[in-house]
Amino acid sequence: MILTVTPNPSLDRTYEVPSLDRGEVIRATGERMDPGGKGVNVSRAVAAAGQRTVAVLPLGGAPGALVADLLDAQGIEVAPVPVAGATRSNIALAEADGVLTKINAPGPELSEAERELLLETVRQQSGDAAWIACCGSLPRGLAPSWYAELVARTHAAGARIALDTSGPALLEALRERPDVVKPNAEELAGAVGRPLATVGDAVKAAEELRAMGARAVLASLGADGQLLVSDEGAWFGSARVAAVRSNVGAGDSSLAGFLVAGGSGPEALASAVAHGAAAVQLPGSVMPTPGDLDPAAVTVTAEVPADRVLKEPVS
Ligand SMILES: Nc1ncnc2c1ncn2[C@@H]1O[C@H](COP(=O)(O)OP(=O)(O)OP(=O)(O)O)[C@@H](O)[C@H]1O
Ligand SMILES: O=P(O)(O)OC[C@@]1(O)O[C@H](CO)[C@@H](O)[C@@H]1O
Repeated sequence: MILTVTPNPSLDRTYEVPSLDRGEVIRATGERMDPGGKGVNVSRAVAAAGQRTVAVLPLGGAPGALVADLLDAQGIEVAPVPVAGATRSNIALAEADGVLTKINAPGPELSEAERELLLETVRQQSGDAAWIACCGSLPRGLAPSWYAELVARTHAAGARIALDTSGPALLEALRERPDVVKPNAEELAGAVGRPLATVGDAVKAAEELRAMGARAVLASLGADGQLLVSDEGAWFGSARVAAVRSNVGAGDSSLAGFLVAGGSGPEALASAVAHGAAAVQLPGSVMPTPGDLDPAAVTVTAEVPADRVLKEPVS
């Protein structure tokens, strides 16, 4: 079973608009609603892959009830933590030319009791979890050390941890030795405090995160592909993609693909790449099912192309 923890889930609302004209009334040509937050998406992708998952998340107010209904409709098992504040709504504005602008709300402030209940719920649910995926930003009320505490507690109970977060929350958690961390290029650059221009720069940054405590780093590099750096070595993976429809949740789909394939080594990286490539070809944050995957389009190599200039460098 793969348990996910999303401290700051969201109701994801996507509006399709012809173009973003500031100061104008923009008439949307389409809209959709998805249950969101990074761990929630990982659970949706794990379930789509046919494996058991439970999603732990605080839920509050009318948006929280809607997130619960949407997850129920998708058959996702949820261990909800009721909170007084309303779950946030995050907005994505998808323009006709493919550019996507996202507005992520801060979310409710969790009280001390809610914070403890969240940790306790994770403890209760983690009994038969092979992996615990802890994902996304922290809501107000949770200190940057919250993931570090969660990793320490769950490691003590014997589960493996996958962590996808950024900034101080990521840096603080590294000291507790998460089994895998999944930064995107921007988060990786932010963690080491310097720009990334080439795949080699990303490898060096991933090695630095390992030196800070991460056992393995699965770095997603957007259109450039993905990198896995662990004790066993370094691999680079990429896939051919016909047309990108939406990259929202592509990283979450990748992490799910990595975990459902065992969570280590080149085969898990290939699964991560296949899941990321399939996710970007689906609308909104729709998660791929096995029928959407195209393993033949994926290449994984131990000969990491260190000199390759990133299509999406981080300055
Ligand atoms: N434009 C693209 N073309 C081809 N593949 C892509 C593209 N964007 C993303 N992918 C695939 O999806 C994976 C994850 O994307 P990305 O690095 O953007 O994740 P992310 O920023 O964590 O996403 P999110 O936070 O929305 O889940 C990439 O490593 C790649 O395999
Ligand atoms: O604000 P956070 O927690 O960093 O990210 C939240 C979010 O952007 O991540 C998911 C895509 O990865 C979306 O479902 C959700 O809206």
